[in-house]
Amino acid sequence: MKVNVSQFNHLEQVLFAMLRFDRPADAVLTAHFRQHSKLGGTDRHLIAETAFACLRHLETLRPLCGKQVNSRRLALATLVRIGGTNLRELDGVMKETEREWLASVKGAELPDDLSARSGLPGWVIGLLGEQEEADVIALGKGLASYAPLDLRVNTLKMKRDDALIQLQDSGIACEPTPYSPIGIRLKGKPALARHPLFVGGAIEVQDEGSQLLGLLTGARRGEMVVDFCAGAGGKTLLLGAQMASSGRLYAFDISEKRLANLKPRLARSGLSNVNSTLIAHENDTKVKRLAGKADRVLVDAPCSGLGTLRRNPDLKYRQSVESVAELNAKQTAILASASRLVRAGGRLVYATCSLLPAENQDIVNAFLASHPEFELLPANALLAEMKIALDTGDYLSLRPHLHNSDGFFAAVLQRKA
Ligand SMILES: C[S@@+](CC[C@H](N)C(=O)[O-])C[C@H]1O[C@@H](n2cnc3c(N)ncnc32)[C@H](O)[C@@H]1O
Repeated sequence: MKVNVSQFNHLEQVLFAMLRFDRPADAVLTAHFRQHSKLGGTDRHLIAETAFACLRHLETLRPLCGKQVNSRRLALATLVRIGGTNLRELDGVMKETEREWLASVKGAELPDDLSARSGLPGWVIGLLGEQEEADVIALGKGLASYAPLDLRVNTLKMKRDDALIQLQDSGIACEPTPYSPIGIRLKGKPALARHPLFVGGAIEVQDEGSQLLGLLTGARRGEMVVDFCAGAGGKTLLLGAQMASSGRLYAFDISEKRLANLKPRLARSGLSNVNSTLIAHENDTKVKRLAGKADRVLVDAPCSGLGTLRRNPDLKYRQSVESVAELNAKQTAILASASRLVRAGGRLVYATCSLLPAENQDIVNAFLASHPEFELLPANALLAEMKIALDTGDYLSLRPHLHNSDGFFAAVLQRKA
């Protein structure tokens, strides 16, 4: 597609700001579009798609820029190498002095370097632990791909088959998700905000992997369930529907803003069993009051989010070895505190959207070593009980290139009776 000078200038400015990595990339984009409100839909699409493609493939693109790695060169290299733009379409944008370099970019060999080949920076590869190079490359490619748009059907309001028919009748191409029995995968990215099923609370946007984490909690009618890190309530809503809006469901979080975002979603969902509670920290007295009372506790822990690189490619540069170590301390403390709520025989699910053993298995292993009153329930057996044909072993471990979901981890623990 032909790129004009104005589009390119905006793209360069956006990339320049994104590559500072001091704010989330989508916040940079939103602020830029707000400032330049006259930009049309085609311009916005080109700028957003190219800037995000650059962040996805930055490890591959950087070595192609030679000694001048800057937002201009990266924008040009992204357009040509990733976007398939040819040099004629860049007339007026490209300088004569750039022609020879840019002509070489399309077919240039990548350096024999795992970062360039996988698209993952060295610190991430280091923390992934012992892995075959081919596996790191396959994982990196999966994380640089585009995420489909998944929906969860609110079973309180509708059956999945009926939602599928209604969506298809309204011209939205979709199919059931392969693993989650309550998920729908859309073929494109249609706007849903005004769709009657969305407005009426029969569907919510939720990645299939995220649905599986919630389902592992096994919440049932009439139980007392705690969503310890509820945020804006993606999983709270699923748990509430699994409980058929009965019993009691506590949604805890330390972020008032996130809990506020749960409110309109709750109103749409029709749930009446949710008690959304702001806590100061994981040892808040509001938490302690429920000690030993919960049938199920979900800890969807704050994490690096590296499993969501398909949607947030900048996270691999906004997180670091140091930030992961800080998160590890939080994850350990939250899991220990949340575990106190679980009654004898009750279930505790620890989950993250991280791919790093340090945030996943290591946290769970350390917890089990210091909490002999808990035991691990194999996730594969629990999924089989739910007739979900997915076996990743004792832990649920999802990867974009294998399961076409974001990267997720979950461990199911049970307090011994
Ligand atoms: C991965 S997000 C949760 C996403 C949410 N469960 C969902 O499905 O939409 C992690 C959440 O943990 C919260 N959090 C961080 N520290 C916490 C703490 N000490 N106690 C409870 N929640 C905490 C964050 O505010 C954030 O909303």
